Amino acid sequence: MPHLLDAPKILPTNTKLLYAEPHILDLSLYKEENGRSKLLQVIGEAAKTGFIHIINHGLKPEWFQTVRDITYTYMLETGNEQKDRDSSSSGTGYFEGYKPRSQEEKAENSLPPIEEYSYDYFATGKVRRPPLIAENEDNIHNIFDFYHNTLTPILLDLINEYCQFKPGTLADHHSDTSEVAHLLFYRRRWFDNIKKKRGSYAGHTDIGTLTYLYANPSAGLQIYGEQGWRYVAYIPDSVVVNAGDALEYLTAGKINATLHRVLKPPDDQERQMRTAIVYFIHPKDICMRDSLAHYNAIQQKQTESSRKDPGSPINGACLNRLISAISANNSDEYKRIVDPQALNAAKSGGLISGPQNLMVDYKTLALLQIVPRNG
Ligand SMILES: O=C(O)CCC(=O)C(=O)O
Ligand SMILES: [Fe+2]
Repeated sequence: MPHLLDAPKILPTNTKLLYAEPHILDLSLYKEENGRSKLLQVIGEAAKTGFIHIINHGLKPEWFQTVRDITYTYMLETGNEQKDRDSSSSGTGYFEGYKPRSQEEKAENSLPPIEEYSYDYFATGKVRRPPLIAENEDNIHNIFDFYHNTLTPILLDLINEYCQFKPGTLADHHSDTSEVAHLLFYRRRWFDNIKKKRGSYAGHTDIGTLTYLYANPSAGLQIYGEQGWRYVAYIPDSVVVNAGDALEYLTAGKINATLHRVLKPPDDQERQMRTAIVYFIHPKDICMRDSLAHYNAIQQKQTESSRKDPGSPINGACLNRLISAISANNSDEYKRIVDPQALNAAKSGGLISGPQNLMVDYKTLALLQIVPRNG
């Protein structure tokens, strides 16, 4: 076994932060009599923001520590040229490899502030992985096999029932999935380069069905809800689940995609390097394509109507995109234009008035101020 560095443990912050109310799904209830109705209730309470914390899942904290160690060791001990050779290349049919450096980074031999290794669940045995990762496949699969075999089927089953779909509907859409983990490494003081490409995770929704994140003591992840942006509570050893666009699409908005972003950690954690193990589930290809086409069409329509008529009505899906557009530059500008009541109305299917005097270009995710002409 190659030598693994110990990724330093990060102590929870002492800084007072505003947290989103967690919706806690206790997985030990799944097999219990009467447990199911409690779980369905939690799914319902979490439907507006699409995010839940899972506890009593049975995954061992050491397994995550090992994957953090693998990420940490790979990122710190692999030379830049080797990373280029390990880069994900198209044509293999798998989403596997180190996320390539930009031409500019190659020219100046620098690294992006946030580095990423993509681990494609289905590529195991099909592609050549860097030795450190290949030799730790069993360790990595302790977690990912559970996600694939147990967690996803349970969550799809519960959401299916919550939506009152014919039994097995969501499972059918996932008979053939694509599942990719991102092993993320936020280099020390990554936030100094927030304007750089891959210098931040500004507000966004993930494109797939469900995303799994392991509880991160490094405070920074925020979700958008009725009260605006709020930190995700740190519940040690929980798995944090985000809903993605494809789930919002498949459930016709009964479950909203989670708008989320990562901010600079508070002062008592800012010297730490942050790792994150993020696991994405996508539905089968045809369904993924439909979902992407659906949201592209929404964006296009909204771009046009916003051009013609700034302030024209928008619905919940557009609102999500609007908020991500505005937060993409990490400003809190949205506060001026989206009030909680409007957010609620839009999320429950109603139309609300778009921002007055502001035009949104959804294609470039830009927010343009219409300056009134004199005279
Ligand atoms: O680093 C994190 O905690 C979240 C990253 C994220 O949102 C993503 O990879 O899509
Ligand atoms: Fe994300």
